[in-house]
Amino acid sequence: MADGRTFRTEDRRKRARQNGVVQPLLTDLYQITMAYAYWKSGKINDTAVFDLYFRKNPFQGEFTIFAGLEECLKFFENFHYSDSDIEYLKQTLPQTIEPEFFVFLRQLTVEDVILSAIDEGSVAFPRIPLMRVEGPLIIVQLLETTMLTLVNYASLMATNAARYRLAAGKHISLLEFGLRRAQGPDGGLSASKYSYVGGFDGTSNVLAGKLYNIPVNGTHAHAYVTSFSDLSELKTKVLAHRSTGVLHDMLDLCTQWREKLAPLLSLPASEASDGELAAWISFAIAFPTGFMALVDTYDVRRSGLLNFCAVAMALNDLDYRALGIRIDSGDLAYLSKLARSTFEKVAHQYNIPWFAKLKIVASNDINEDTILSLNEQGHKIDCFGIGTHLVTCQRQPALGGVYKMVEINGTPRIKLSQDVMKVTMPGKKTAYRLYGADGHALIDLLMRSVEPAPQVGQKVLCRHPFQESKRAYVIPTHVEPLYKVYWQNGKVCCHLPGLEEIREKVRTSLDSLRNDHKRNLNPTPYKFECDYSPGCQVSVSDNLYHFIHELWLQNAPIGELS
Ligand SMILES: Nc1ncnc2c1ncn2[C@@H]1O[C@H](COP(=O)(O)OP(=O)(O)OP(=O)(O)O)[C@@H](O)[C@H]1O
Ligand SMILES: O=P(O)(O)OC[C@H]1O[C@H](OP(=O)(O)OP(=O)(O)O)[C@H](O)[C@@H]1O
Ligand SMILES: O=C(O)c1cccnc1
Ligand SMILES: [Mg+2]
Repeated sequence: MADGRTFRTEDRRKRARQNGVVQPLLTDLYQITMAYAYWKSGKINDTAVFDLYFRKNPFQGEFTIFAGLEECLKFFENFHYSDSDIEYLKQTLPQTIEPEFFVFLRQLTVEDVILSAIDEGSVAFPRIPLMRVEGPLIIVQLLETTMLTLVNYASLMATNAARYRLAAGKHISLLEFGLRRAQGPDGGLSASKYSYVGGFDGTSNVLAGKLYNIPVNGTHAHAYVTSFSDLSELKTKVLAHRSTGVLHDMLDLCTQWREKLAPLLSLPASEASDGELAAWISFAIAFPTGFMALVDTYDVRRSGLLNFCAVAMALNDLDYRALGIRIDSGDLAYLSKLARSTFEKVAHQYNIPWFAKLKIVASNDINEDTILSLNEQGHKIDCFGIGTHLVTCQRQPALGGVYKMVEINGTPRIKLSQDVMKVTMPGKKTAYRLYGADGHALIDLLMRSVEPAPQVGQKVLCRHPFQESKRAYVIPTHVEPLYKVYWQNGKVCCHLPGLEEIREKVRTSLDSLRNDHKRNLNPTPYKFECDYSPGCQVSVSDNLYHFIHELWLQNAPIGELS
């Protein structure tokens, strides 16, 4: 915004390199400890299937956006233990570890792993795996923590951003300003990337702009205004007319305009700050095509708006159009309306219609609820700049994605728990999104991989996984297979969308959901109309239902009463 356009790096197609901290040692020690014990106990040729899924949607919502797939694939592409990794592990693990294990680790690759996933940017729901990872047990176990760290925050952040987008509506600009408040440098970069994926229009984070080819944007800080105390401090006062090139004295023009505008706005020119005016004259000379002013350093009404209009009118005399203002404190609804009516007054008085449409950016601890409240009050804001609450995901700081074994050597495994939410869905599965008569997504159905896909127009029995009486028939108008194989034979084997495509996927995927699933307060759970117990909204096929229950009975010991 500083010079009136959005900046982009030249090569839009270039795929960003992965952050250097993502490497096989970015894991929990227990993965490597288990790898040794698997190796030692002769499980080197065992194969396993793991599901990566979450159990509950974040932010008290009823949807999640899946993100982080591309980063997982980059991790796969580069996966290897370096000599120094091996050296470190030799020093760190117990001395009893046999040296051949380190030889084994050194040559370990993900060549034999198959990764199936839903599309990045797609809406996702509890218990439907986001990814299925199959391959040699030792390697697929070693992938757990890194994959979870790549998916959990990415999906949480993309979901948070998508929620802000839903709250703000399609026509408001959203800028991510969170780097200074993010969970460290890497958190800040991920926040910028995934807020763009979730529907933000840009970031103030310059490195994120460079690395991910995201539009970068911004205004200026209060420090720029407070660095000037008086008009006498101005060292550069002249600006060339945009079309004639003739030099004009901006200081003269701006002070004249301030005197002229004060009565129109019913304000005494003497109350407006000279330091603020000096700051903006200098900023306008530096950025004549991108003049944007932070108007709340002293007093939005009595100083900021008057000084801004004076500089904007002086620029207009020289054939430049100012961009607008940012408000960073006070009542944002009231102040935005005041600013808009001020611009309209000037536009009308001097017959310059564009002046009425100057951009109003608002910032200051904004969150989803603030936006919804501002919507209710009516506001005239064109753009929200959002930092702290967006990047820290203040309303829910973590997505509880987990990675669970569901099959070993072709045999399904089930993890039992008193809490049905924690019982795993055994075996290799697939899932389909079934669409209803109104064209919206109706239900995600989890099935065994060996089952035939549901067919359009044919009745499918969808069941609650644990309660026999809860079931319903669905006649889908469209059946969408949710998984694609993204990694096989040691390489990415499916079209990998760029960031823009993923962002578009978020939009279309959310559009396919009914509005009641997306509302902020008490959204309707995404499931068919029978009251599932909370947290157990997954639907399974009849075949998978019986499969789960047989395994459950096989694995649950029969208690003895005494
Ligand atoms: N009209 C409004 N409706 C709802 N919330 C608002 C409205 N205007 C501002 N807010 C929010 O209210 C909070 C006001 O913050 P705070 O109490 O710190 O006041 P402030 O204006 O920032 O004060 P200061 O001048 O000290 O910076 C912010 O979180 C802001 O986003
Ligand atoms: O409010 P956020 O959503 O985190 O957005 C980023 C904030 O960062 C900047 O100021 P900073 O907070 O550093 O200082 P200030 O608000 O005290 O002026 C900016 O003016 C915003 O207020
Ligand atoms: O460009 C801005 O206005 C900006 C950037 C970061 C934080 N706050 C504001
Ligand atoms: Mg602040």
